[in-house]
Amino acid sequence: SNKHKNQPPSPRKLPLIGNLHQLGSNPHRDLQTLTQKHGPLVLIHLGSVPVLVASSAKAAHEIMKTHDFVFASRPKLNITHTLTYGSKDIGFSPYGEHWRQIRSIAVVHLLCNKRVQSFRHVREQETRVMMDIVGKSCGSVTDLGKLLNSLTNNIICRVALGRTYEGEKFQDLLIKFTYLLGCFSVGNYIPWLSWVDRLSGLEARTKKVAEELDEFLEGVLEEHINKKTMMHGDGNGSDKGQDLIDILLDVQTEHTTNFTLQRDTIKASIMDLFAAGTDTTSTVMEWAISELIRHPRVMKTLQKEITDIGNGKPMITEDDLPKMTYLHVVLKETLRMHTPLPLLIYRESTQYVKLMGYDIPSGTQVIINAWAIGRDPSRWEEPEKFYPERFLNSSIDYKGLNFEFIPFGAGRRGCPAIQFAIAVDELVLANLVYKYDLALPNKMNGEELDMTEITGLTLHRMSTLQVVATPRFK
Ligand code: HEM
Repeated sequence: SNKHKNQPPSPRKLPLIGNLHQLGSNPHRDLQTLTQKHGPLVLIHLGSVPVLVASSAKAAHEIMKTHDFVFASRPKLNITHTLTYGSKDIGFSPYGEHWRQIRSIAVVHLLCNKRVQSFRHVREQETRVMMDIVGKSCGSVTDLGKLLNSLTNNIICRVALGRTYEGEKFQDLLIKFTYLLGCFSVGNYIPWLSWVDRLSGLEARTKKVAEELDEFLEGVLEEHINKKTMMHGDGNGSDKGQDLIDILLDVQTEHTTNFTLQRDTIKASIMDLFAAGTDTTSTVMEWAISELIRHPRVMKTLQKEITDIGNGKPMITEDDLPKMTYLHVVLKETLRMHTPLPLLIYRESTQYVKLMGYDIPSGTQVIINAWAIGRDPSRWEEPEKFYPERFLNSSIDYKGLNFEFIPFGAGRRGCPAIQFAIAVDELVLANLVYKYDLALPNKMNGEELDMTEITGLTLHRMSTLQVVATPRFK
């Protein structure tokens, strides 16, 4: 029946594997190459599964705005399904009542402006701790990439679970969890080859990590329930000092809607914050510092702005950030060039739709190549150049209204935590460049910095960024 349909152009595919052989370790780049040949809407086949790839602002607008409702679901993928209690979380759950309810709880109770503000002290304390570590290592080589990742992790741990778990088994589990989320499961795309996932041990490893994480989260939940009973008796305490688990437990007992927040949903949603929030937030800072080191002019302009506003204070605080126009555009330019989730999170259509003249059947998986859209030469002048000034005097923002710049996605499934992420990224970047001059080890020049990227769960540097810091003030 497909013969009578107007399908988007497709590159030639091989039997059984479809176009899988055309995707390497950086699929956003390979898909960009296909787009350059076939156009902004391409239908590829990952094994036996047809996948629509959108790579222009117009195509993204059609999918995430005009037909947002049709494309608001997520495909069921084996690894994420196992790790999220059968897709009971926010990010990977299919479109429907369950997703609507938990997303609304997250937006209203966990990630709203007021809540993000209430965790300001956590961000400032953890930033101070990291600045001290950098300070102590001045003159010698520091693994800044690793420090930024553990800083973000600590912030999310404290905000979500109430404390950090450095050096404990949970950290090791998180590393495995994040790694698995970035793994490719053959069974998703070539179902009759599912045995490969079993034989390679991927299936067993995923189940083991899911079980161990569950055991850990059960312990954390019990601790919170006991604390709540001891402190308030009736379970209705004040808002002060609450972490996100406390808040979810309150929502569970309040019964303000018909929706019952089950234990598995609480655990899945908490793990979502780690999955969606840690590597994304830290990789942006690592790329930003890499670009600043490669572009001394930009670094100098940024340091001048921050130094003028900091005016000799020991630390930049969140009150200073709104005034830092140049910092904002440096972050935007980093998100454009180093989009942390270059292909966003896969979507799936829930009904037939006509898209830019093509027939798209229900159940089609959709990839939006936000990375390629951010480098589209028809939208951006010299797109391969790191040039933050392009955003000065421009209204283009990442909030999901400008489809040529969608690092956080857009529409119903767009990232609900933009404010959370930006609050961390701005504060840490501002303090790092305010307090330290950052150089590469062995007196290497900025241009010599290896910028090779690798895609796992996020698009990150192949080798973590190593720097030598020097204090700017005595
Ligand atoms: C710079 C940091 C971040 C970037 C670039 C980012 C980007 C994204 C993107 C591209 C999506 C998918 C959007 C779509 O399908 O249209 C997403 C979804 C999501 N993000 Fe973020 N994110 C970041 C930080 C965070 C943080 C810190 C959290 C939580 C603490 C978070 C929580 C979520 C959740 C729960 C979803 C799923 C939304 C849904 O499916 O309804 N993100 N994010």
